[in-house]
Amino acid sequence: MSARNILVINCGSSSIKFALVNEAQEQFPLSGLAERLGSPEAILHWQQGDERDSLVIAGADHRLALSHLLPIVQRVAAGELHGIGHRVVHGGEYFSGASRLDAVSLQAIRQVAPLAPLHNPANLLGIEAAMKLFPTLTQVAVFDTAFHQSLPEHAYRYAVPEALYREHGVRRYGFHGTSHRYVSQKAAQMAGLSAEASSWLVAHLGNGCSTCAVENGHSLDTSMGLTPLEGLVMGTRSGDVDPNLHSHLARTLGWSLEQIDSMLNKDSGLLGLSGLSNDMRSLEQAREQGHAGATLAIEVFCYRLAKSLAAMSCALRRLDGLIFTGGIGENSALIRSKTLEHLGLLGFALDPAANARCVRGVGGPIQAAHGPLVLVVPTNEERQIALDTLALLD
Ligand SMILES: Nc1ncnc2c1ncn2[C@@H]1O[C@H](COP(=O)(O)OP(=O)(O)O)[C@@H](O)[C@H]1O
Ligand SMILES: CC(=O)OP(=O)(O)O
Ligand SMILES: [Mg+2]
Repeated sequence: MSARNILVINCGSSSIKFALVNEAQEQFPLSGLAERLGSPEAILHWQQGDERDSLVIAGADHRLALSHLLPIVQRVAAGELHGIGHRVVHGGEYFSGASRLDAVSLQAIRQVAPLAPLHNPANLLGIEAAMKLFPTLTQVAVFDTAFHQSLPEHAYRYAVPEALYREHGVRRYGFHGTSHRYVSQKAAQMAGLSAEASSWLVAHLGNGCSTCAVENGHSLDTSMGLTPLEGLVMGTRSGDVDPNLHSHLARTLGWSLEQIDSMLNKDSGLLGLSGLSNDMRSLEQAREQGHAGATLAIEVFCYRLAKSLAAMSCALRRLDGLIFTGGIGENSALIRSKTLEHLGLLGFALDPAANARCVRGVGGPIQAAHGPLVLVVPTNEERQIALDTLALLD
């Protein structure tokens, strides 16, 4: 049998990423991104081999973007598509692994949508559009939450009245599980250990950011909670704040729940602190030029990240190493170095030359000779989703 192609669709809150993954090729034959959806700047970019193309889709929503993007996939992979894997952010307590999409699993995804209002409705649009265009193909959902279903109860329960958990599912779920799982397996390979007998701290630092404690292939704790807002400072998300902030803002400024929600999810994080940008590249440049907001945003980001990693270490009985991944984790020597400066008590130390070398897709060890292992591991959520989809096809 020739190598199979899987289409991977990741419908985010304001973007759609897609990739055609061939099981025998490291490079994706086709990949692309529709971004700034819902705005006049909406645009679709894609890359086939070395050729790049783009299409202005001003004002397009998810549905319209999919109607442009799926025919491109059809042209490239006509008749050679074996299945479709969808990233679904929230699977609640229903899914501890990937699942074939059918009436039952779709119902469960709809049911937990209120827990991820920015993500699950978009995921469902992608699924419905793909089912319409490719009705005969097997479609699979791969959940961000699934890997974290192994958390022990003392890590996933909030200290609130237990009826809120029993009757309304109020607990910590965790996200980015596909990435935490992928990079911890890769790290074990790189270190010559088996994934089933190794322990890792993971920092996934993209637009959304989270940490995770992985022992013997299982997630034991993670920084995100009921929703992807808990935990670290992110591009536009605040991460942890005092839960009384909500009532304080409502009482003193008369803000509505929608205003507070939107402020914490879209106007906070690196963007809110710096007053400049949610993009770490821009902040690093501005910091170089002495921008006070950018400097502070980077300090807070790294300190909070270090605190979270130290907290995650409570979940582990042994530590084989620390993993940096995601756009920031894979590219920013500055963030890695500033974060580890706060973790000296755990023994962490970097080799500056190795740290500077591991950027733009180059992974490897970056620790100083005397310190515990620190690895930069490029993540590949698309490949992991394709692998999970293939596993269900088999
Ligand atoms: N060379 C770089 N230096 C610092 N940050 C970078 C670099 N390249 C990308 N990033 C940052 O990575 C983040 C995006 O991460 P990414 O993993 O691509 O996001 P997503 O969660 O959307 O997949 C942005 O903050 C971006 O600025
Ligand atoms: C769950 C989550 O935060 O996803 P992303 O990083 O893609 O925003
Ligand atoms: Mg990414």
